[in-house]
Amino acid sequence: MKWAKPVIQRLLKVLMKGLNVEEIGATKENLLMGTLIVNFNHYPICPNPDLTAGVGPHSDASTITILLQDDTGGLYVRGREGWIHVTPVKGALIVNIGDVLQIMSNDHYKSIEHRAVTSARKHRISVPIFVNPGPNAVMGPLPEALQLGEKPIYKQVLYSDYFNYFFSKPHEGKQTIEYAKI
Ligand SMILES: O=C(O)CCC(=O)C(=O)O
Ligand SMILES: [Fe+2]
Repeated sequence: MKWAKPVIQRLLKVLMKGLNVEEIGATKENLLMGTLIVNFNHYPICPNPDLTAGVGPHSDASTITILLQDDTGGLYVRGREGWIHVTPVKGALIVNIGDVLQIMSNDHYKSIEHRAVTSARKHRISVPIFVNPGPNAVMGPLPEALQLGEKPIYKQVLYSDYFNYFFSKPHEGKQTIEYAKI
């Protein structure tokens, strides 16, 4: 995680600048990236990928997710006109916006719906780092994101409540974010 932290800090700095947040102090840093979780996903070779779930459509319950994938392919993101395959690029990382950033930005940033399928040809490994709020963090639209008198779309929610709700049911697209709406 030593290499990842400065990369995450730089990405969040740029994303926060887009919301008129010039400085990420200790409180905001805990809110944006207080918990870093690394997962290791293995998708075994599957004789009939069409009959296999893989990872169903969802957006992540993170601020951002940084994902390393191997050269097998199988990750799709939801585009305006359907699913778009994220073709593996050697050495490249995928950066996904998660629900937390959508909530904190009051919809100025949108979390990306995605899914992953298995392959009949090769097994696949992906390693996401979920950049999540810290324990006990309460998230809601940032005051800076509401500067022009915009109405908040989301309420203040204890992140652990959101997280527990997220994992209490199977993935079903971007439904989870409704939980935080006013
Ligand atoms: O395997 C992938 O590329 C995506 C996995 C994923 O969406 C997740 O773990 O949340
Ligand atoms: Fe995901």
